[in-house]
Amino acid sequence: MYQNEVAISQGIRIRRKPPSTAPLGYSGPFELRLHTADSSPTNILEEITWFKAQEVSRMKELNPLEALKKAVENAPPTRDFVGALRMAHQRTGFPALIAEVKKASPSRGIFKENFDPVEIAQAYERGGAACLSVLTDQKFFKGGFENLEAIRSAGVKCPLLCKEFVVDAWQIYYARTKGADAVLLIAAILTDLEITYMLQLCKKLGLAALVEVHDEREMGRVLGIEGIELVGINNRSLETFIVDISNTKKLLEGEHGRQIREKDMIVVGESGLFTPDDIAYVQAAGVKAVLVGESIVKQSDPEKGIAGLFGRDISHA
Ligand SMILES: O=P(O)(O)OC[C@@H](O)[C@@H](O)c1c[nH]c2ccccc12
Repeated sequence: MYQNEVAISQGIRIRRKPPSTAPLGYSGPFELRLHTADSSPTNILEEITWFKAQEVSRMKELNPLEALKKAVENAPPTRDFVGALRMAHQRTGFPALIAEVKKASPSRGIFKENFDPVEIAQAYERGGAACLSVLTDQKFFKGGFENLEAIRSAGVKCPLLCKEFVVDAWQIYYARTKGADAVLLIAAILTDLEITYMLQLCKKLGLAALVEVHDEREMGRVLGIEGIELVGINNRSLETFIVDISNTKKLLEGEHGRQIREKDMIVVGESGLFTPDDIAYVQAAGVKAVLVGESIVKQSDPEKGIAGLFGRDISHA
């Protein structure tokens, strides 16, 4: 079955970028060729995904996979992303914090003009973050792989999640060479087979994988895939940007919540978390970690922003 047909059968609404021309040797109806040639994305996530496919094919020319595989052989060992979350959760009794180094987003614009990723990362670490999430997408989030590299080489000890829209296994190798300890796999984009394969690749490269869901169907799919340790529930729809933290509660009730507890998986509550009540709410829903960007990155002192978010000092000291 073609990629999109498999995706549709799994309820994935995001189409992968159609070939810019009809498949080689294709001789079907002309209007079908026209449709594939100039169909445009129907929402922001599809736009990002299509752009990413083109961006990755350009990056591959400059960084061939064979060269990346060689670079991975000499890369420093990864840090234990999942272990850091478990330790922080046990240490503080709060959900472990994955603090996000994010300059901007398509839905909220620029969070911080004078944005120094290393300074922000160091403030997060002082404030008690267990891990960091670093946006590496430049076009839509004003991030970059240079931020990931700079934070790692500045000596920040927190394990780093490369926050990227992965559509190709090449990106996982690339993230590993740029200092990532974990990568994000988005169920709204990737089929079950892709997630399964990319999970195996992450394990091979010593990377953790945060598999992100937004709705019941994606949660059901992900719970059927062997080897997933970390599930992120995004309270924000990446198709509409509507944020509702009750999404975390909804997806952890009933059979899905039971399966997650049985498998001792770590659930990360993502997006739209601003106050101690929000943290308490998702903690009561069953998350053991939270992924937070806007409410702390926009603070003049992100370290204090973390204490404000939790209503107390959760620093390591
Ligand atoms: O800034 P917020 O509302 O605290 O959200 C952080 C993080 O959850 C969000 O940036 C995010 C979660 N999943 C993503 C996937 C792609 C881009 C961004 C994201």
